Amino acid sequence: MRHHDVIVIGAGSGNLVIDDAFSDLDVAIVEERRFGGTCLNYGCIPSKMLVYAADIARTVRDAGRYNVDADFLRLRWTELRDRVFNRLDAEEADGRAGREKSDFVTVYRDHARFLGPKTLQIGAVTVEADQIVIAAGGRPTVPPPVSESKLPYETSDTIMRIDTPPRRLAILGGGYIAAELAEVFAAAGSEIVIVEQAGRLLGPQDEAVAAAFTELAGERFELRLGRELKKLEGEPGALRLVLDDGAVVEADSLLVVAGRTPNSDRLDLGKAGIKTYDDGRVVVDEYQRTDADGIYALGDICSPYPLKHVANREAEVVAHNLLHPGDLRATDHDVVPAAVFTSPQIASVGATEQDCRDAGRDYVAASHQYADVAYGWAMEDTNGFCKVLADRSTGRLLGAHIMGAQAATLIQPLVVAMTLDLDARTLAERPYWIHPALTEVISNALRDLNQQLAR
Ligand SMILES: Cc1cc2nc3c(=O)[nH]c(=O)nc-3n(C[C@H](O)[C@H](O)[C@H](O)COP(=O)(O)OP(=O)(O)OC[C@H]3O[C@@H](n4cnc5c(N)ncnc54)[C@H](O)[C@@H]3O)c2cc1C
Ligand SMILES: NC(=O)c1ccc[n+]([C@@H]2O[C@H](COP(=O)([O-])OP(=O)(O)OC[C@H]3O[C@@H](n4cnc5c(N)ncnc54)[C@H](O)[C@@H]3O)[C@@H](O)[C@H]2O)c1
Repeated sequence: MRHHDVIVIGAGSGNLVIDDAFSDLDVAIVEERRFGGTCLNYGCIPSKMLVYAADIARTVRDAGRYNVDADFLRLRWTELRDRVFNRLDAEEADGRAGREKSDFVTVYRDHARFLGPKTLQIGAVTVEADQIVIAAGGRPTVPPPVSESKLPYETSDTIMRIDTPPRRLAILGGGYIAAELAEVFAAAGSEIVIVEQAGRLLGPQDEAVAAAFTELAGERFELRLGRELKKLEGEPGALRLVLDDGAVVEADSLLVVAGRTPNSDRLDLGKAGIKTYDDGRVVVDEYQRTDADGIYALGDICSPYPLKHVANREAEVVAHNLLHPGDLRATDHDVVPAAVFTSPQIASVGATEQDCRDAGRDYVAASHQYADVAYGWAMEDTNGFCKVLADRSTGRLLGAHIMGAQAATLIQPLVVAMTLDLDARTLAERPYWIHPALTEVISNALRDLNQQLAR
């Protein structure tokens, strides 16, 4: 039986574990689909490249607002898609070739599953390793009314590569992926209808953000909120979504974005004594160790935060721990930001106002509008805002939430402050904030917050 020192299952963030520090070891990486995993091939990167083009289309459409004459003709979908995926497919091929050429890494291009604590079946071969990293990610969740219908549907794995945007696209689920891809396909000319079981889109966001975003989305998309899909019927190209109130939504295509399922159920983890939570995530401790000796996990298969920057951080921690078993490093999940690349963008870090209220915290909250800072005037912004939350007695920042242009970038000073434990007053008063940059919306929100803290 072939023996390796380390085997990594999954070449998404798992691929980042291996670098030259492992060159004295015999390392293997197993990937059944594409190198780069979800982010490069079906996730963050293609969706952002497509959203960027959708934003340009929107800017042209809205140009009149800035006294600029411009006619929006159309978004050339096929060319856009090919530009995006020609680049990403080349990145994937380069990444894989780089590993295949390596003299200390063996690449297996097949499905891995456990046969025992340190033994894997990879396609037709059986291998063993001293240390194993499970970085097998997740896949789109497909609710039973869709899977049982036997009718065709799209997921985030497939829709970004389609040949023609549908005339009318039904989207099941109103979370991150729905919000971003609705933007893309609306710009490509599709009519969008979103079916979401909760009462608003992006439900886990701060309540003010979710409410404002839902209202804006409702002006552009048809929303069926608080509704579940009971049955999917019709025929390919003419689907009928029967909802729990009896209403029928007709669409030529259905995009299922109702969350993701960890791939733990496809690994025979029980044979290695590795436990999972009820939601399928692998149980790990703060060092990313599973219950089984020498077996680590990272990324979407185990993380409470299914985000690429978190998976990458966990990969760094695992790489260190594989090489330094006597000096383990813990993963810090204390201050994890996230952004939704919609129009307007959304970004958040820390507690929401509903979290603070539900936890019975003594907190203060302040919001500042883009429309009330000079750069917001330049942008003629009418709906952007930044909301900050702090502990009333210490002034410690508890959370920050931004909806508006460049939110994903604007949030970063707040992330840094929270990570380094700077209080709201220090952050507002010590650094200079460039005038009249959009960051003034942050400094002003902090000043509003400090006025409340002073009361
Ligand atoms: C549409 C979309 C947009 C997203 N946008 C963002 C974003 O903007 N920002 C952000 O932070 N996050 C985003 N995410 C989330 C992000 O993509 C994931 O958090 C991240 O890619 C997880 O990395 P991972 O390595 O854990 O898993 P993955 O990247 O999924 O890698 C797992 C790999 O393991 C392989 N594999 C699985 N099982 C086996 C097996 N048994 N044998 C062999 N190989 C196996 C898979 O083929 C896969 O390549 C997005 C996700 C989606 C779907
Ligand atoms: N910009 C980013 O960082 C980014 C972008 C896309 C995805 N992601 C990651 O990928 C993960 C998965 O994204 P997602 O959009 O699939 O999940 P999500 O958890 O964000 O949203 C899923 C939505 O589907 C709804 N839903 C579930 N089952 C349903 C049903 N049967 N009928 C109607 N609605 C239903 C849920 O209420 C929820 O609102 C996210 O949690 C996020 O971590 C991140």
